[in-house]
Amino acid sequence: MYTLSSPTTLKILEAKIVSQGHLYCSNSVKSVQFLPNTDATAARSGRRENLLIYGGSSGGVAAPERKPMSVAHMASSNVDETDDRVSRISSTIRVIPDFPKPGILFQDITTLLLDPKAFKDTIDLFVERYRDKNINVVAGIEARGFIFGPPIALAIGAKFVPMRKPKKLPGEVISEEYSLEYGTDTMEMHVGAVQPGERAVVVDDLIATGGTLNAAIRLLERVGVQVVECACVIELPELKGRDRLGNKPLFVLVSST
Ligand SMILES: O=P(O)(O)OC[C@H]1O[C@H](OP(=O)(O)OP(=O)(O)O)[C@H](O)[C@@H]1O
Ligand SMILES: Nc1ncnc2[nH]cnc12
Repeated sequence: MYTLSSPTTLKILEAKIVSQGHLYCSNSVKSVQFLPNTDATAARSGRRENLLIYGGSSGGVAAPERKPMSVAHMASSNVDETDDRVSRISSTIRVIPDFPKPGILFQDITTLLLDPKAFKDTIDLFVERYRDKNINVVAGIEARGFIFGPPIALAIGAKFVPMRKPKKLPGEVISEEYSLEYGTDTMEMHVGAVQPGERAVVVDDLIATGGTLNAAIRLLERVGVQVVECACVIELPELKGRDRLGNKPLFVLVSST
């Protein structure tokens, strides 16, 4: 269903500034042809600087020179764009400039969680996709994958396996290091949590550079698990995280361009 290479029709949301520096997307959604950023959209977004992303807990900043992102552009992808649930989910995601560092445009899913319908719709969309796929394992990535992963696992009858930051899991672990723009981080999983031959979906809130999901895939595959797909609420497609997933499919609900 995902057609990133031809993002023709995108859902454009009106964004409004509700307090200095904080931007909420409203529920007003228009289906329009995608246009590159214009002065008008830039002005509406209130943004001045290029979008940067931050590189996880080690605090690195991944920032190729990029055209500005308009916060008014939240594109649905992967899922049926006519599904009203997607536009509602998209509209609840708050975008905060300059967090946690100057230049970073933070996609904040905590505002999605404040809307029970949007939160439920998010879980339902993943459950609808995975319930008949014989999935044994939902692997959730710390920290925000711990919000979305467990309800999906319960609904499809799979076990939930936490993929954690270093020195958090009490039992014996296996680890995978992964690179950030500046520095590295490590992901850990309990030995014995999964068995060879099991089928897994890896869940996180967002894919940026793809380094985090790549590490999760490596961890699971090392112990013989088949990673069927990765699933995220949000993709930042300009960062080409998909390219780091090899041939693994990625299912996303909202693409932020
Ligand atoms: O695709 P990538 O470039 O690897 O980035 C995506 C990761 O970054 C964020 O987590 P973060 O590392 O900030 O940890 P947190 O959820 O604990 O804040 C996000 O929740 C993803 O896990
Ligand atoms: N821009 C961003 N917003 C939220 N989480 C992120 N993780 C990496 N980049 C991010």
